[in-house]
Amino acid sequence: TTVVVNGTASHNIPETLWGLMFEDISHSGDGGLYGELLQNRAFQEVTPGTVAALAAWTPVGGASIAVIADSTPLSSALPNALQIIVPDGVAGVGNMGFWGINVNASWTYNASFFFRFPDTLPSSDVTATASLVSASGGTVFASANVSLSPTADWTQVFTTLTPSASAPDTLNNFTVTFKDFSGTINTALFSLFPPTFMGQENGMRADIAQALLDLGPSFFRFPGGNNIEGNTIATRWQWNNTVGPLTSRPGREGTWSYINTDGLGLYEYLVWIELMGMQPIMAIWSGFSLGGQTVANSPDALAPYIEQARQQIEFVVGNTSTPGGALRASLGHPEPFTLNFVEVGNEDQFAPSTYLYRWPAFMNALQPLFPDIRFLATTFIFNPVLGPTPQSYDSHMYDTPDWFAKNSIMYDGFLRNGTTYFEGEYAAISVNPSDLFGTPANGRFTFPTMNGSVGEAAFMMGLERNADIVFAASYAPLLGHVTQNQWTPNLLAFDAGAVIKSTSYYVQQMFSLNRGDAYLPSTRADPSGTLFWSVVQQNAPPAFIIKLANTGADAANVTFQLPAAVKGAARLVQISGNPTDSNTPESPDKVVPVTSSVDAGQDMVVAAPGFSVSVVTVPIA
Ligand SMILES: [NH3+][C@H]1C[C@H](O)[C@@H](O)[C@@H]1CO
Repeated sequence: TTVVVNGTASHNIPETLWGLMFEDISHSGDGGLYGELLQNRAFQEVTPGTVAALAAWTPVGGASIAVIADSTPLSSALPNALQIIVPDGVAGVGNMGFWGINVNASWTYNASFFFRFPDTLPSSDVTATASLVSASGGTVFASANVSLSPTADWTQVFTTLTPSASAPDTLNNFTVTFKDFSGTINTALFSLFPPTFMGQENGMRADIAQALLDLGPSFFRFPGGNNIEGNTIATRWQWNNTVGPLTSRPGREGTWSYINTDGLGLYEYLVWIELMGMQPIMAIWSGFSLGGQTVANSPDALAPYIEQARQQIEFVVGNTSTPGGALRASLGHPEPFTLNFVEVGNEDQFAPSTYLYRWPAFMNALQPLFPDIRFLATTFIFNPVLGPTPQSYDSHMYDTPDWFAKNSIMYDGFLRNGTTYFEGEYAAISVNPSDLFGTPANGRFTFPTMNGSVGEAAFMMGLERNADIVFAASYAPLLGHVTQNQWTPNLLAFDAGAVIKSTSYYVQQMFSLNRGDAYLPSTRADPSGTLFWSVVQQNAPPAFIIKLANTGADAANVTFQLPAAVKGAARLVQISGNPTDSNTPESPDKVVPVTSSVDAGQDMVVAAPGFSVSVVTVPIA
């Protein structure tokens, strides 16, 4: 195969083209990216007196524990407490973390909890011991004492823990025990944090954040996805419940079957997005919840939700003379955050008839107030026909590897009428086109596979070719706990101790780190074929960047006739494997990219193994 590469660029590559989509699904927030290591740390949204309320907590040394609605609640947002009846001897309570706790001797952990003595006050200070112990109890990796004054008023205590050794596995617990006290003590809002990414307060787990930073992402779509919608209107994501002190955050029933602490809140997201060099694509709730509850088509019904969305945007970009801007400044960020894109809802193609009035209600109220923000519609393109006409749409595609290869041409025929597109969610998820969202036994991927990743690469080349109208694209879902998940495959899998980079993660990285500045048209690939390519020009240092995907089993050589003289050596990054290969917890590095140097030639021959993606950077003379 010979590809003739045009020397005149058809369009620039938008700086936002490759980025991240995030929502709290499969514990990607609580138990994943968010740094808190304790599960059910504040007994949010649980029913006192039930076993479920005690999730992740166990008594130690014969104590008896129960979640109660304290007669003197810690706060209106956190009304529940963990009551511990402590017998003689060493006893207290333990937390298993999010199915494990990573005990690392090089880390200093920050631990804290609230306490009060509800009945008889002790006659003197009580010593509590915070520890990191093996789940078997046999090994104490770290412990520190804190002194509890005899008070009936809620008081927070803090300590640090520095393990004497790293644990051999993550089967470890955090415990708080008493050795010279017996009686009743109420506790609330526990917390155990490892060092966070770039030291952000109430921030992110460093290894996951680093893996995301290593993708070189340009944007971060959040907070959903389904998880912004809520199962009901009452349990929708509400920005104002996610900012300020943790004692003001009630948490909510997320749409992915677990309670969200909202410790990862709007301010934490925005600060972290800035630390990561990304920009937000922020969603506002648009009046529809997944259980079907929809805000009625009347100005009075819609007004409170439009106002809440307005306040959410004002919190992000308002100057400090506005309430939102003043609140943001009080939290430590007086400067407005960057906000160029706001998405109105999520997947409202499932509620098109009401989006017909919800979209204009939000747009007509908000666009005039925030003229520099581009609002994205979340329905199918021009279906329904919305007014005012959306400037941008967010399209989601989940399908087979073959579908993605064949549909690399998806945007080729779109009108160039000023409308731009965000491919906000896409992934090859199954080999079974008649049961895409089925079980692994029926073709669903548990982890991304090589043939899925190559299909995605072919599709992504179509996005580069159409990047004059496609301004952003992100694989979804981004993160998933290895065992506690509601969706697979995910770009990254993780558990309490490990992050597993998938074959699709590497493909995302190969594109994002080699995005180039301008697209060079070239001979068209056969969409029903097995070879797919793109060529971009990089300005600094000057180079042609060739991307080549081989979705077939047979190796192939492709000659690229480049439009200018080249020099020296070319850098080849190549990932290839068997079509069903995945990186898994058992074999996390089964398929990884290999970087090598090849001779540069103006007729550049790229040798593509079966099921491979290659990126060749050829320096321009
Ligand atoms: N159903 C998918 C589409 C929705 O937007 C996401 O929450 C889900 C997983 O990425």
